[in-house]
Amino acid sequence: MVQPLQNLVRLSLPSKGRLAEDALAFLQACGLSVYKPNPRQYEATIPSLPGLTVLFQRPADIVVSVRDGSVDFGITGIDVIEERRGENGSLMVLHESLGFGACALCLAVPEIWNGVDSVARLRQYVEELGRPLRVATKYPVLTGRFLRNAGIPHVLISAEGTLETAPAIGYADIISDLVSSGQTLRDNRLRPLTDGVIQPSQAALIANRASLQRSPEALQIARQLLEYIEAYLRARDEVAIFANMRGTSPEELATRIFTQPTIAGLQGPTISRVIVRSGDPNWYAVNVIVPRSRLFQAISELRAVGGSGVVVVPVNYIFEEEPPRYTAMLKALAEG
Ligand SMILES: Nc1ncnc2c1ncn2[C@@H]1O[C@H](COP(=O)(O)OP(=O)(O)OP(=O)(O)O)[C@@H](O)[C@H]1O
Ligand SMILES: O=P(O)(O)OC[C@H]1O[C@H](OP(=O)(O)OP(=O)(O)O)[C@H](O)[C@@H]1O
Ligand SMILES: [Mg+2]
Repeated sequence: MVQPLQNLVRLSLPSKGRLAEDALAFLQACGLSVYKPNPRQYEATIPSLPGLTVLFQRPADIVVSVRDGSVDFGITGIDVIEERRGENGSLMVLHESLGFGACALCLAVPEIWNGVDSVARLRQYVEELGRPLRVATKYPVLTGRFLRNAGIPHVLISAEGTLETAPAIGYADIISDLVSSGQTLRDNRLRPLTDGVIQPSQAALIANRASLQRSPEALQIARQLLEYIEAYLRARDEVAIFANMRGTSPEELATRIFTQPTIAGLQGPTISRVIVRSGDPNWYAVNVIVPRSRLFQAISELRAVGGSGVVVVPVNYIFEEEPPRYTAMLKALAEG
Protein backbone atom coordinates (compact mmCIF):
# COMPACT_ATOMS: atom_id res chain seq x y z
CA MET A 1 0.00 0.00 0.00
CA VAL A 2 1.52 3.33 -1.05
CA GLN A 3 1.26 5.73 1.87
CA PRO A 4 0.34 9.32 0.92
CA LEU A 5 3.40 11.59 0.99
CA GLN A 6 2.07 13.76 3.78
CA ASN A 7 2.31 10.88 6.32
CA LEU A 8 5.92 10.13 5.53
CA VAL A 9 9.08 11.83 6.66
CA ARG A 10 10.75 13.47 3.67
CA LEU A 11 14.45 13.58 2.77
CA SER A 12 15.50 15.69 -0.22
CA LEU A 13 18.62 14.81 -2.23
CA PRO A 14 20.41 16.79 -4.97
CA SER A 15 18.72 16.13 -8.31
CA LYS A 16 21.60 17.04 -10.64
CA GLY A 17 25.27 17.68 -11.01
CA ARG A 18 28.16 16.05 -9.23
CA LEU A 19 26.48 16.34 -5.84
CA ALA A 20 23.63 14.10 -7.06
CA GLU A 21 25.82 11.13 -7.92
CA ASP A 22 28.08 11.61 -4.89
CA ALA A 23 25.10 11.75 -2.50
CA LEU A 24 23.62 8.49 -3.84
CA ALA A 25 27.04 6.79 -3.69
CA PHE A 26 27.58 8.03 -0.13
CA LEU A 27 24.20 6.79 1.09
CA GLN A 28 24.80 3.42 -0.58
CA ALA A 29 28.20 3.16 1.15
CA CYS A 30 26.48 3.92 4.47
CA GLY A 31 24.02 1.06 3.85
CA LEU A 32 21.21 3.48 2.96
CA SER A 33 20.80 2.68 -0.74
CA VAL A 34 18.16 4.78 -2.49
CA TYR A 35 15.61 2.76 -4.49
CA LYS A 36 14.28 4.76 -7.45
CA PRO A 37 12.31 2.32 -9.65
CA ASN A 38 11.44 4.89 -12.30
CA PRO A 39 14.21 7.37 -13.19
CA ARG A 40 11.60 9.89 -14.30
CA GLN A 41 9.75 9.72 -10.98
CA TYR A 42 10.58 12.55 -8.60
CA GLU A 43 10.31 10.39 -5.50
CA ALA A 44 12.11 7.31 -4.21
CA THR A 45 12.62 5.30 -1.01
CA ILE A 46 15.41 3.98 1.20
CA PRO A 47 14.35 0.37 1.90
CA SER A 48 16.31 0.26 5.17
CA LEU A 49 14.38 3.33 6.38
CA PRO A 50 10.74 2.39 5.65
CA GLY A 51 9.16 5.55 7.12
CA LEU A 52 11.02 7.82 4.74
CA THR A 53 10.22 9.27 1.32
CA VAL A 54 13.12 10.55 -0.82
CA LEU A 55 12.63 13.59 -3.07
CA PHE A 56 15.05 15.18 -5.54
CA GLN A 57 15.65 18.94 -5.82
CA ARG A 58 18.35 21.37 -6.93
CA PRO A 59 20.94 21.81 -4.15
CA ALA A 60 19.89 25.37 -3.31
CA ASP A 61 16.17 24.48 -3.33
CA ILE A 62 16.80 21.74 -0.76
CA VAL A 63 17.90 24.41 1.71
CA VAL A 64 14.75 26.47 1.17
CA SER A 65 12.47 23.41 1.50
CA VAL A 66 14.11 22.28 4.75
CA ARG A 67 14.20 25.85 6.12
CA ASP A 68 10.48 26.30 5.39
CA GLY A 69 9.53 22.82 6.58
CA SER A 70 8.06 21.38 3.38
CA VAL A 71 10.83 18.80 3.65
CA ASP A 72 12.16 17.36 6.93
CA PHE A 73 15.75 16.42 5.98
CA GLY A 74 18.17 17.31 3.21
CA ILE A 75 21.66 16.56 1.97
CA THR A 76 23.33 19.48 0.16
CA GLY A 77 26.40 21.71 0.25
CA ILE A 78 27.40 23.93 3.16
CA ASP A 79 27.83 26.79 0.66
CA VAL A 80 24.15 26.91 -0.27
CA ILE A 81 23.13 26.08 3.31
CA GLU A 82 24.94 29.13 4.71
CA GLU A 83 23.74 31.27 1.78
CA ARG A 84 20.04 30.47 2.15
CA ARG A 85 19.40 29.16 5.70
CA GLY A 86 18.17 32.56 6.89
CA GLU A 87 18.40 33.88 10.43
CA ASN A 88 15.44 32.31 12.20
CA GLY A 89 17.16 29.07 13.22
CA SER A 90 14.50 26.88 11.61
CA LEU A 91 17.21 24.91 9.81
CA MET A 92 19.59 22.66 11.79
CA VAL A 93 22.83 21.17 10.50
CA LEU A 94 22.87 17.60 11.89
CA HIS A 95 26.15 16.54 10.26
CA GLU A 96 28.48 19.19 8.86
CA SER A 97 31.04 16.99 7.09
CA LEU A 98 29.77 14.03 5.10
CA GLY A 99 33.14 13.76 3.35
CA PHE A 100 32.15 14.53 -0.26
CA GLY A 101 31.35 17.58 -2.42
CA ALA A 102 34.41 19.44 -1.11
CA CYS A 103 34.78 22.92 -2.59
CA ALA A 104 35.05 26.52 -1.39
CA LEU A 105 33.29 29.76 -2.22
CA CYS A 106 36.14 32.11 -3.13
CA LEU A 107 36.75 35.65 -4.32
CA ALA A 108 38.60 35.61 -7.68
CA VAL A 109 40.13 38.51 -9.60
CA PRO A 110 41.43 38.82 -13.19
CA GLU A 111 44.94 37.39 -13.53
CA ILE A 112 46.05 40.67 -15.15
CA TRP A 113 45.43 42.53 -11.86
CA ASN A 114 49.10 42.15 -10.95
CA GLY A 115 49.83 42.18 -7.25
CA VAL A 116 46.14 42.08 -6.26
CA ASP A 117 46.46 38.72 -4.55
CA SER A 118 45.01 39.41 -1.10
CA VAL A 119 41.98 41.10 0.47
CA ALA A 120 44.17 43.97 1.69
CA ARG A 121 45.59 44.54 -1.80
CA LEU A 122 42.04 44.37 -3.23
CA ARG A 123 40.90 47.03 -0.76
CA GLN A 124 43.81 49.23 -1.85
CA TYR A 125 42.95 48.63 -5.51
CA VAL A 126 39.30 49.68 -4.94
CA GLU A 127 40.44 52.88 -3.15
CA GLU A 128 42.53 53.74 -6.21
CA LEU A 129 39.65 52.77 -8.49
CA GLY A 130 37.57 55.48 -6.81
CA ARG A 131 34.28 53.58 -7.21
CA PRO A 132 32.58 50.55 -5.65
CA LEU A 133 33.81 47.14 -6.86
CA ARG A 134 31.38 45.28 -9.15
CA VAL A 135 31.16 41.63 -8.02
CA ALA A 136 29.33 38.93 -10.00
CA THR A 137 28.08 36.15 -7.74
CA LYS A 138 25.41 33.49 -7.07
CA TYR A 139 26.05 33.94 -3.33
CA PRO A 140 25.08 37.56 -2.49
CA VAL A 141 24.52 36.93 1.23
CA LEU A 142 27.91 35.32 1.91
CA THR A 143 29.82 37.52 -0.54
CA GLY A 144 28.23 40.77 0.70
CA ARG A 145 28.96 39.88 4.34
CA PHE A 146 32.60 39.03 3.51
CA LEU A 147 33.20 42.27 1.59
CA ARG A 148 31.48 44.41 4.23
CA ASN A 149 33.66 42.83 6.92
CA ALA A 150 36.69 43.52 4.72
CA GLY A 151 35.66 47.19 4.37
CA ILE A 152 35.51 46.98 0.58
CA PRO A 153 32.83 49.19 -1.08
CA HIS A 154 31.04 46.98 -3.61
CA VAL A 155 28.01 46.37 -5.78
CA LEU A 156 26.77 42.78 -6.10
CA ILE A 157 25.65 41.62 -9.51
CA SER A 158 23.52 38.50 -9.37
CA ALA A 159 24.74 36.16 -12.08
CA GLU A 160 23.23 32.88 -13.13
CA GLY A 161 25.05 30.49 -15.43
CA THR A 162 28.73 30.92 -16.27
CA LEU A 163 29.60 33.92 -14.13
CA GLU A 164 33.32 33.26 -14.67
CA THR A 165 33.12 35.22 -17.95
CA ALA A 166 31.69 38.34 -16.26
CA PRO A 167 35.05 40.20 -15.87
CA ALA A 168 36.05 39.39 -19.46
CA ILE A 169 32.70 40.57 -20.81
CA GLY A 170 33.00 43.65 -18.59
CA TYR A 171 29.80 43.65 -16.52
CA ALA A 172 31.72 42.91 -13.34
CA ASP A 173 35.22 43.52 -12.03
CA ILE A 174 35.62 40.30 -10.02
CA ILE A 175 33.53 37.24 -9.08
CA SER A 176 32.86 34.97 -6.15
CA ASP A 177 32.31 31.34 -7.18
CA LEU A 178 32.77 27.76 -6.06
CA VAL A 179 36.26 26.39 -6.57
CA SER A 180 37.54 22.87 -6.15
CA SER A 181 40.31 22.05 -8.64
CA GLY A 182 40.61 25.71 -9.73
CA GLN A 183 40.40 24.66 -13.37
CA THR A 184 37.36 26.83 -14.19
CA LEU A 185 39.10 29.91 -12.80
CA ARG A 186 42.29 29.23 -14.73
CA ASP A 187 40.33 28.61 -17.93
CA ASN A 188 38.77 32.05 -17.47
CA ARG A 189 42.05 33.76 -16.57
CA LEU A 190 40.95 34.39 -12.99
CA ARG A 191 42.93 33.93 -9.78
CA PRO A 192 41.57 33.28 -6.28
CA LEU A 193 42.82 35.65 -3.54
CA THR A 194 45.17 33.86 -1.09
CA ASP A 195 42.89 34.87 1.82
CA GLY A 196 39.71 35.08 -0.24
CA VAL A 197 37.95 31.92 0.91
CA ILE A 198 34.46 33.10 1.83
CA GLN A 199 33.01 29.70 2.82
CA PRO A 200 34.67 26.26 2.78
CA SER A 201 32.08 23.67 1.79
CA GLN A 202 31.24 20.00 1.64
CA ALA A 203 28.04 18.00 1.74
CA ALA A 204 26.05 18.17 4.99
CA LEU A 205 22.90 16.66 6.50
CA ILE A 206 20.28 19.25 7.48
CA ALA A 207 16.87 19.08 9.17
CA ASN A 208 13.90 21.27 9.94
CA ARG A 209 13.85 22.08 13.67
CA ALA A 210 10.05 22.11 14.00
CA SER A 211 9.77 18.69 12.31
CA LEU A 212 12.15 17.22 14.88
CA GLN A 213 10.30 18.91 17.75
CA ARG A 214 6.87 17.84 16.49
CA SER A 215 7.30 14.41 14.90
CA PRO A 216 8.58 11.33 16.78
CA GLU A 217 8.91 9.64 13.37
CA ALA A 218 11.24 12.43 12.19
CA LEU A 219 13.28 12.12 15.38
CA GLN A 220 13.60 8.36 14.82
CA ILE A 221 14.71 8.92 11.21
CA ALA A 222 17.26 11.49 12.43
CA ARG A 223 18.69 8.91 14.82
CA GLN A 224 18.85 6.17 12.19
CA LEU A 225 20.45 8.48 9.60
CA LEU A 226 23.07 9.64 12.12
CA GLU A 227 23.69 6.09 13.39
CA TYR A 228 24.49 4.79 9.90
CA ILE A 229 26.39 7.92 8.77
CA GLU A 230 28.55 8.33 11.89
CA ALA A 231 29.35 4.60 12.13
CA TYR A 232 30.29 4.49 8.43
CA LEU A 233 32.45 7.63 8.54
CA ARG A 234 34.18 6.45 11.74
CA ALA A 235 34.98 3.09 10.10
CA ARG A 236 35.86 4.38 6.63
CA ASP A 237 39.51 4.97 7.44
CA GLU A 238 40.02 1.83 9.56
CA VAL A 239 40.91 -1.80 8.73
CA ALA A 240 40.60 -4.99 10.80
CA ILE A 241 43.73 -7.16 11.01
CA PHE A 242 43.76 -10.84 12.07
CA ALA A 243 47.04 -12.64 12.79
CA ASN A 244 48.15 -15.90 14.39
CA MET A 245 50.60 -15.70 17.30
CA ARG A 246 52.20 -18.17 19.67
CA GLY A 247 52.37 -17.27 23.34
CA THR A 248 52.03 -18.65 26.86
CA SER A 249 48.82 -16.75 27.62
CA PRO A 250 46.54 -14.01 26.21
CA GLU A 251 47.95 -11.61 28.81
CA GLU A 252 51.52 -12.36 27.75
CA LEU A 253 50.59 -11.74 24.11
CA ALA A 254 48.82 -8.50 25.00
CA THR A 255 51.89 -7.33 26.91
CA ARG A 256 53.99 -7.94 23.79
CA ILE A 257 51.44 -6.14 21.58
CA PHE A 258 51.21 -3.12 23.86
CA THR A 259 54.91 -2.51 23.30
CA GLN A 260 53.98 -1.59 19.69
CA PRO A 261 52.46 1.88 18.98
CA THR A 262 50.12 1.02 16.08
CA ILE A 263 48.70 -2.44 16.83
CA ALA A 264 47.56 -1.62 20.36
CA GLY A 265 44.21 -1.02 18.56
CA LEU A 266 41.17 1.09 19.54
CA GLN A 267 41.01 -0.24 23.13
CA GLY A 268 43.32 -3.22 22.82
CA PRO A 269 43.75 -6.47 20.85
CA THR A 270 41.06 -9.17 20.88
CA ILE A 271 42.86 -12.44 21.57
CA SER A 272 41.24 -15.87 21.13
CA ARG A 273 42.53 -19.45 21.44
CA VAL A 274 43.23 -21.32 18.21
CA ILE A 275 42.62 -25.06 18.55
CA VAL A 276 45.30 -26.59 16.34
CA ARG A 277 45.31 -30.19 15.15
CA SER A 278 48.67 -30.85 16.85
CA GLY A 279 47.05 -29.98 20.21
CA ASP A 280 49.69 -27.26 20.81
CA PRO A 281 47.91 -25.06 23.41
CA ASN A 282 49.97 -21.95 22.67
CA TRP A 283 48.37 -20.77 19.44
CA TYR A 284 46.22 -17.61 19.51
CA ALA A 285 44.42 -15.42 16.98
CA VAL A 286 44.90 -11.67 17.46
CA ASN A 287 42.43 -9.10 16.05
CA VAL A 288 43.14 -5.37 16.02
CA ILE A 289 41.52 -2.35 14.31
CA VAL A 290 44.06 0.13 12.90
CA PRO A 291 43.87 3.25 10.69
CA ARG A 292 44.17 2.31 7.01
CA SER A 293 47.01 4.84 6.73
CA ARG A 294 49.04 2.87 9.28
CA LEU A 295 48.48 -0.60 7.80
CA PHE A 296 52.10 -1.05 6.73
CA GLN A 297 53.42 -0.19 10.21
CA ALA A 298 50.84 -2.50 11.75
CA ILE A 299 51.98 -5.47 9.61
CA SER A 300 55.63 -4.78 10.50
CA GLU A 301 54.79 -4.53 14.21
CA LEU A 302 52.77 -7.77 14.16
CA ARG A 303 55.69 -9.57 12.58
CA ALA A 304 58.01 -8.00 15.16
CA VAL A 305 55.98 -9.61 17.97
CA GLY A 306 55.73 -13.00 16.21
CA GLY A 307 52.55 -12.56 14.18
CA SER A 308 52.02 -14.69 11.07
CA GLY A 309 49.26 -15.43 8.55
CA VAL A 310 48.09 -11.79 8.68
CA VAL A 311 44.58 -11.24 7.20
CA VAL A 312 43.26 -7.68 6.57
CA VAL A 313 39.56 -6.85 6.01
CA PRO A 314 37.81 -3.46 5.61
CA VAL A 315 35.60 -2.22 8.44
CA ASN A 316 32.05 -1.21 7.38
CA TYR A 317 30.81 0.40 10.60
CA ILE A 318 32.06 1.32 14.05
CA PHE A 319 29.10 2.05 16.35
CA GLU A 320 30.01 3.98 19.47
CA GLU A 321 27.70 4.07 22.52
CA GLU A 322 25.67 6.97 21.11
CA PRO A 323 26.04 8.86 17.78
CA PRO A 324 27.67 12.06 19.11
CA ARG A 325 25.81 14.29 16.66
CA TYR A 326 22.47 12.77 17.70
CA THR A 327 23.22 13.68 21.31
CA ALA A 328 24.24 17.17 20.18
CA MET A 329 21.02 17.46 18.16
CA LEU A 330 18.85 16.57 21.17
CA LYS A 331 20.72 19.20 23.22
CA ALA A 332 20.20 21.84 20.51
CA LEU A 333 16.48 20.95 20.31
CA ALA A 334 16.11 21.25 24.09
CA GLU A 335 17.75 24.68 23.95
CA GLY A 336 14.97 25.68 21.55
N1 LIG B 1 33.46 22.07 -8.39
C1 LIG B 1 32.80 21.53 -7.39
N2 LIG B 1 33.38 20.61 -6.63
C2 LIG B 1 32.70 20.07 -5.61
N3 LIG B 1 31.44 20.40 -5.27
C3 LIG B 1 30.86 21.31 -6.02
C4 LIG B 1 31.49 21.91 -7.10
N4 LIG B 1 30.64 22.76 -7.66
C5 LIG B 1 29.51 22.68 -6.94
N5 LIG B 1 29.64 21.82 -5.94
C6 LIG B 1 28.65 21.49 -4.95
O1 LIG B 1 27.47 21.11 -5.63
C7 LIG B 1 26.45 22.04 -5.32
C8 LIG B 1 25.69 22.30 -6.54
O2 LIG B 1 26.63 22.72 -7.47
P1 LIG B 1 26.29 23.80 -8.55
O3 LIG B 1 26.77 25.12 -8.19
O4 LIG B 1 26.78 23.25 -9.81
O5 LIG B 1 24.71 23.84 -8.47
P2 LIG B 1 23.80 23.74 -9.68
O6 LIG B 1 22.52 23.16 -9.20
O7 LIG B 1 24.53 23.05 -10.78
O8 LIG B 1 23.61 25.28 -10.00
P3 LIG B 1 24.12 25.94 -11.35
O9 LIG B 1 23.24 25.35 -12.41
O10 LIG B 1 23.94 27.40 -11.07
O11 LIG B 1 25.55 25.52 -11.47
C9 LIG B 1 27.12 23.28 -4.81
O12 LIG B 1 26.25 23.97 -3.93
C10 LIG B 1 28.33 22.72 -4.12
O13 LIG B 1 27.99 22.33 -2.79
O1 LIG C 1 37.31 24.50 -9.49
P1 LIG C 1 36.63 23.55 -10.49
O2 LIG C 1 37.01 22.12 -10.24
O3 LIG C 1 36.79 24.00 -11.88
O4 LIG C 1 35.06 23.59 -10.16
C1 LIG C 1 34.41 24.83 -10.09
C2 LIG C 1 33.14 24.80 -10.95
O5 LIG C 1 32.31 23.70 -10.54
C3 LIG C 1 30.96 24.15 -10.46
O6 LIG C 1 30.41 24.07 -11.70
P2 LIG C 1 29.84 22.63 -12.19
O7 LIG C 1 30.97 21.71 -12.35
O8 LIG C 1 28.75 22.19 -11.24
O9 LIG C 1 29.26 22.94 -13.57
P3 LIG C 1 28.10 23.99 -13.78
O10 LIG C 1 28.81 25.31 -13.76
O11 LIG C 1 27.47 23.60 -15.05
O12 LIG C 1 27.17 23.84 -12.59
C4 LIG C 1 31.04 25.58 -10.05
O13 LIG C 1 29.90 26.29 -10.49
C5 LIG C 1 32.33 26.07 -10.71
O14 LIG C 1 32.04 26.67 -11.95
MG1 LIG D 1 26.54 23.33 -11.40
